[in-house]
Amino acid sequence: MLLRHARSLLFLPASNARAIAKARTLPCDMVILDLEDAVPDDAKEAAREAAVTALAEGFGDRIAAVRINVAGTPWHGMEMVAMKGSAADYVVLPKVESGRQVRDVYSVSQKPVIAMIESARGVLAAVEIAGAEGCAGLFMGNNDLRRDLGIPAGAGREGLALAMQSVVLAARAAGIAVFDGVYNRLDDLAGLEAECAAGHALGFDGKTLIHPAQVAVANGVFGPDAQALADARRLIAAATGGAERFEGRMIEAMHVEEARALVARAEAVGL
Ligand SMILES: CC(C)(COP(=O)(O)OP(=O)(O)OC[C@H]1O[C@@H](n2cnc3c(N)ncnc32)[C@H](O)[C@@H]1OP(=O)(O)O)[C@@H](O)C(=O)NCCC(=O)NCCSC(=O)C[C@H](O)C(=O)O
Ligand SMILES: [Mg+2]
Repeated sequence: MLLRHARSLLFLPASNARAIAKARTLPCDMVILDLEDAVPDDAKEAAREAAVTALAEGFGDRIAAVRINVAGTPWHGMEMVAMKGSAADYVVLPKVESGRQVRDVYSVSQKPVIAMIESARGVLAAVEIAGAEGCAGLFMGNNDLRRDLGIPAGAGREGLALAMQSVVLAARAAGIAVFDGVYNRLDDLAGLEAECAAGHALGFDGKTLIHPAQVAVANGVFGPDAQALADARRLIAAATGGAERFEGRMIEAMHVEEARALVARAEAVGL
């Protein structure tokens, strides 16, 4: 599956064997084995080894990635080296604030990098980061970003809107994928659905997640729904070229391309 087609991107601590086993049973499009904030310092090395083993054992047709620790931590170097020889499809790099950080990880790990934008500096450098050699996608890191911006815990996402739109713009200008941040309230699936819909409307390709119960919600919102898919197929079949009337609205070549992209996404996710 192309990264851009992923709807549900599930984080789990690489130190949690039960979560690794569970992830292999879930309909998520991507798994991200975390070595950073979800893993305590005294478990980092064992988690790195567990991640490499889990990657070798595979995650079926799900995309598999590892979030490593940042440069300057005791684990960063070893993790980059471990990724080079691993079966990871991507390395996720947290707290990125420059294109150089992406290039450094790409040159050692030899894996395409997904950069997390989690600070004011990261947002302001998003264009440079997205355009860096080896950068395959961007994730919002909204927990850290909220704190860095001084937005109180529990506030809505209004204060993050400009940052999120800037990150989507940077990703699109570079032609790479971009994914919304995690939703912390584990038992509030209605709230998650509303946040997925808001992220979809901003242009995000999918949502990063933290719990199995969240997967179906993200798949539902970011997977094309049956009506949109049927509409796209009718549009493709009806189009003859140039501007024309289709079911009461004007369509042109770009609408046909958009409909084809939607059908390709649906096929990629097995709809
Ligand atoms: C948040 C959790 C710690 C909650 O754990 P818990 O209450 O134990 O979960 P459940 O009892 O409801 O679990 C039910 C079963 O599901 C499995 N499980 C739980 N979470 C996951 C998961 N993420 N992936 C796969 N499987 C999972 C449990 O093992 C149970 O199964 P079983 O054992 O067979 O009964 C926990 O959900 C969790 O650790 N989530 C992920 C946390 C994480 O990875 N955090 C890092 C990413 S967040 C981020 O990136 C923030 C960003 O940096 C920012 O700044 O915004
Ligand atoms: Mg973070």
